Amino acid sequence: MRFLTSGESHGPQLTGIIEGLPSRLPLSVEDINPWLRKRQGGYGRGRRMVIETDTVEIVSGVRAGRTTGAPVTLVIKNADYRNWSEIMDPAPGNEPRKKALTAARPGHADLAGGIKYHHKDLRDVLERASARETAMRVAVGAVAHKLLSFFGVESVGFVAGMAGVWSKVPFDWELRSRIEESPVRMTDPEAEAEVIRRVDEAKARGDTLGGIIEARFKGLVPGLGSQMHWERKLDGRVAQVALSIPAVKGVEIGTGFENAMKPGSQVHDAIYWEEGRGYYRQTNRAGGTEGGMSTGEELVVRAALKPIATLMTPLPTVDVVTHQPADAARERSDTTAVPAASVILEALTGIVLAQAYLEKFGGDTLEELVERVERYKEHARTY
Ligand SMILES: Cc1cc2nc3c(=O)[nH]c(=O)nc-3n(C[C@H](O)[C@H](O)[C@H](O)COP(=O)(O)O)c2cc1C
Ligand SMILES: C=C(O[C@@H]1CC(C(=O)O)=C[C@@H](OP(=O)(O)O)[C@H]1O)C(=O)O
Repeated sequence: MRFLTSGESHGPQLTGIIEGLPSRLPLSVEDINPWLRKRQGGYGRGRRMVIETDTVEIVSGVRAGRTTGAPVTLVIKNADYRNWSEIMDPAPGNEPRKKALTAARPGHADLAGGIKYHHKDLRDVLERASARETAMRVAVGAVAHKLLSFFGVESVGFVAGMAGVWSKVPFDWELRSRIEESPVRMTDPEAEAEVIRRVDEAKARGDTLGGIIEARFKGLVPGLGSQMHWERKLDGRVAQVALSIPAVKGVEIGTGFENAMKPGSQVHDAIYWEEGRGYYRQTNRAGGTEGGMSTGEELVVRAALKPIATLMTPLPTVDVVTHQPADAARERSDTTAVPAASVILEALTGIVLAQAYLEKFGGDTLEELVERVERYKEHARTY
């Protein structure tokens, strides 16, 4: 399964084309829209999320609620386009356009992208660097998650800590509805209240905030990915999609960083076997992968987001047209997007896992796939 996304942040629409899905997968917009709603939520977002009510259209590859095996095309319209149609118009002329951006923002893609693609209106860089693109990737992720649900895989995405405040309530699958209801997707109500206070404070100062997000998956078969080929290693692929989320600068599988400072005897997860259950661990410090493959234990991925780059109290920069010192550009912006990023991490990790299932089990139809997965689960139990 592969996919491509296109679309500018303030252009008419985002488009995604997914190729390689099996036929007969039940799929409707109702499988995707709740993910888009979740991604739009979260305390600390800017006014853009009030303008948009992201909903998807399925324009190919699905008939009567099931995939046909043809490429699936998804479309999300940008409601904000009505305010930008002149600025974003592909027709020549009208230069320099309104809202041209020349004071490169430290921490955003502006300067490197401007040099690389030789744009002096840095809007031509930011329109694609913008995390708006993740709306379509989350839609693709929702489709991947629909497929995973047929293999018995469940998942969650939440915020472990943000704005300098750690959640003190350890994650439990029972807390999933609490996370969904929390405006900051945290398990801990006290931490949540403190985070909200700090976000308000940061916004008033013209500052921004980051945090640590986590995604977990249970019900995975062991052996997804491969130790044989570096590019198929599951942990490597998960890390790649995590780092592809704008503003993510660190990734951890399990308690990866903590493990690095301890002796092996206190890190590796002892192996047990039980009739009917098969192999299992009592601890999961490895976070669900060994040798680039799933172990069958929970996959636990953490990622660190830097604070949002656009500051309303701007840092010094240089104007790329005049080369004079300037205050960095101030665009309408989020104070923080950490809760949204946790939804994105969950969605995108789902894409990697769906790809790994499809690679391992193949098949043109959903039924073929499910049958092969079930047979393999039996093999893993009795091996
Ligand atoms: C959901 C989400 C929303 C974001 N919103 C903003 C924003 O409003 N303003 C901004 O400057 N950066 C925002 N970012 C981060 C930038 O897109 C990102 O920092 C930029 O593209 C540069 O890429 P890098 O941080 O990965 O180096 C957001 C990121 C995410 C995940
Ligand atoms: C549009 C989204 O996020 C945007 C990501 C973003 C950035 O620089 O990454 C900047 C802001 O764009 P705007 O200036 O249009 O408000 C965010 O709103 C979204 O998440 O759908």
